[in-house]
Amino acid sequence: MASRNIATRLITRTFSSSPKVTQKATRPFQVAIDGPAASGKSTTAKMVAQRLGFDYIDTGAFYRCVTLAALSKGIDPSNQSQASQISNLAQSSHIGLKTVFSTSPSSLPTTRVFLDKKDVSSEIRTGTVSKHVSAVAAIGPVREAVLQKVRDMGATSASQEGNSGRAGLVMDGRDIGTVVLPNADLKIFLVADSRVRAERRLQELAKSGSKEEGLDVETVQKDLERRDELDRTRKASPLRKADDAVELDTSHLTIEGQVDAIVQEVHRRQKAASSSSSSSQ
Ligand SMILES: Nc1ncnc2c1ncn2[C@@H]1O[C@H](COP(=O)(O)OP(=O)(O)O)[C@@H](O)[C@H]1O
Ligand SMILES: Nc1ccn([C@@H]2O[C@H](COP(=O)(O)OP(=O)(O)O)[C@@H](O)[C@H]2O)c(=O)n1
Repeated sequence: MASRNIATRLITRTFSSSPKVTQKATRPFQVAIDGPAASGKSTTAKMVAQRLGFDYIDTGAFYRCVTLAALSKGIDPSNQSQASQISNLAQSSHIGLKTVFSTSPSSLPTTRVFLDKKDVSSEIRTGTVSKHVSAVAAIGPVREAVLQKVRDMGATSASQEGNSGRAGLVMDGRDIGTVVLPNADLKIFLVADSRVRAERRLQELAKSGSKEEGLDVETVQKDLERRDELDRTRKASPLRKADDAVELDTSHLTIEGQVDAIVQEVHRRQKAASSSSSSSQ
């Protein structure tokens, strides 16, 4: 098992806004994966990262941590007058991710999530957090605070002093291709039929031993659709497919199939970039 520990650190390295070709030559390959809830983003992103030896950042975990922090303090995220308290929490919370990759390419890597050094990996996946997370993620200053943390983590992972200078980075969320990594080398927009997504999420919850009452496929489907609607219609960086993203419908694909498709596309683009840079020398 290879372990890559990424913690949020204040590193001021930013990706420059100079032309794309220059950026590609000087920074690790970036893959942005966006899409609606339970479309397969994190599973696919982790496996792509494992296959390619890239780092992985789950940005949804940040919004889930802020939501958990607010709920633990008795703050009601649906009450708009509490938005500034939640924004303060987003700024002051320390969020860390630790992804453990397997040496077997078919095994699923695991990501542990830490909020103020406490392992909250299971707590952030409960129905209560899922119910409130989109309201929290719609608060502009919360997004600014999370964006800063995510960029710091991305810069740490890409820097020499950070995570061993990995060959690349895979990030998943809702605004990766549009806001977080607008110059990503490959942008994927994963979609799947909402019934299929609900069945998969329900199965996942059952496997994880979730004891939540009254969970059936209709309830889960409604919750996913409600969250997607909130994510698509909010003012601050709504969920949308970036103009240059490739859409991939996972409804009838296997996990291996969608991972293979993305890995092949990364290889194709890396090859194209290296032949264009050698022909320009
Ligand atoms: N092609 C697929 N076939 C079957 N199950 C899948 C497929 N893609 C993803 N899943 C499963 O669907 C569930 C939701 O996927 P996940 O990666 O958590 O989605 P997201 O990160 O978009 O919310 C997980 O249990 C995952 O293993
Ligand atoms: N980059 C991101 C990632 C997540 N989010 C928010 O965080 C919520 C939880 O994200 P997630 O990726 O953990 O959710 P699932 O798709 O796993 O259900 C989403 O419904 C969005 O409201 C966001 O706004 N921007």
